[in-house]
Amino acid sequence: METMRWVDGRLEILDQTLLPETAEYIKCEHYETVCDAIRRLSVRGAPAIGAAAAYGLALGANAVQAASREVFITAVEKIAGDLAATRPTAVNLQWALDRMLETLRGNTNDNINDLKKALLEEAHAIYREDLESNRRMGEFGQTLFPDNAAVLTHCNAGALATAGLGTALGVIRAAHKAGKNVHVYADETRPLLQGARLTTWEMLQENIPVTLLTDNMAGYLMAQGKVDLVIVGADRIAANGDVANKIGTYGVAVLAREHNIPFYVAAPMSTIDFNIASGRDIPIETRDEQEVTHIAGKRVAPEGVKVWNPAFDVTPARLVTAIITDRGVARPPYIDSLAALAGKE
Ligand SMILES: CSC[C@@H](O)[C@@H](O)C(=O)COP(=O)(O)O
Repeated sequence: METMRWVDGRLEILDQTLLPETAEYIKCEHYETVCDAIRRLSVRGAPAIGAAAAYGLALGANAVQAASREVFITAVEKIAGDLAATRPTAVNLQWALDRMLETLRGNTNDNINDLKKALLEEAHAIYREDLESNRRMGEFGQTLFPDNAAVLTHCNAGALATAGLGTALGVIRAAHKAGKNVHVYADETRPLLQGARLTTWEMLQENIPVTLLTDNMAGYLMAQGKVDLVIVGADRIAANGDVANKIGTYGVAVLAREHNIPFYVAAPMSTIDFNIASGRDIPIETRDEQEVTHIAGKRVAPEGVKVWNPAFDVTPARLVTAIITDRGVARPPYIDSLAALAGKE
């Protein structure tokens, strides 16, 4: 099932808020619908948000009526600003929009229709390349798995969060495909249950053995010796290797260190933000209180209670065993290994 698809001049987004019960596509005729879909997590996961924003920009650009190239570029820049403002943490969003704008500015053609076509081509390229990047991460990452691997993961870093196979789940898929005996433990991932709803769904569809647990059970599972390794995705990785990912990831990393379990992060190079020195500078999204006070639309906490709802946390680089990228596996010190993979030495 595709996370998103371009059909007859519009973008269709699989509404992940309805999964696993219902598989329904949102038909986006206007870029504002894409903004809304990103904000409400109909499309979510760092690489998928980037691709959706790229298509959103192409969609918005198609509707622009401009008398000159300059006026067109100014209008497209405004749309890019609106798309970028939808979610602050996943750097892939800004990365994809920057790439689209660079394509536009670098194209010297004065014909507006040709510029619109070039933007759509670039969005297709971003989507296609993500699938290829997942494949490469899978190849690199699966070599780190033992033949029998009980793997804990948090949130959903799967096909639904990307253009295809997934980052963390892409590595798990590759290990399974390579004939390794993989068993996945999926944290449910409160408050929005991406693990319970999406990760388990993806694994069941492919007959990869999976067991669901609530987030507060991970420590006891590890204490019983039932986890061989942890693998998660990332929304933004600072130049020093600090990793922002779904809230709760930091706790899992601390538990993994206590139990001497390797903690791996799988992410494409587009998730690494070399402009940010450490995790302290990563903007962390705070979301609506209702996500905590309610479960599946039903209130579970008393009216009027104060709520704290950060959507992500930061795992310090010292707790990360290795970062699996689409260019290879980075080991500490990440300030050097990540720069080397990016060719920045
Ligand atoms: C390949 S996805 C990596 C991350 O984006 C994922 O782990 C995550 O935290 C997603 O958060 P979400 O709020 O569901 O967009």
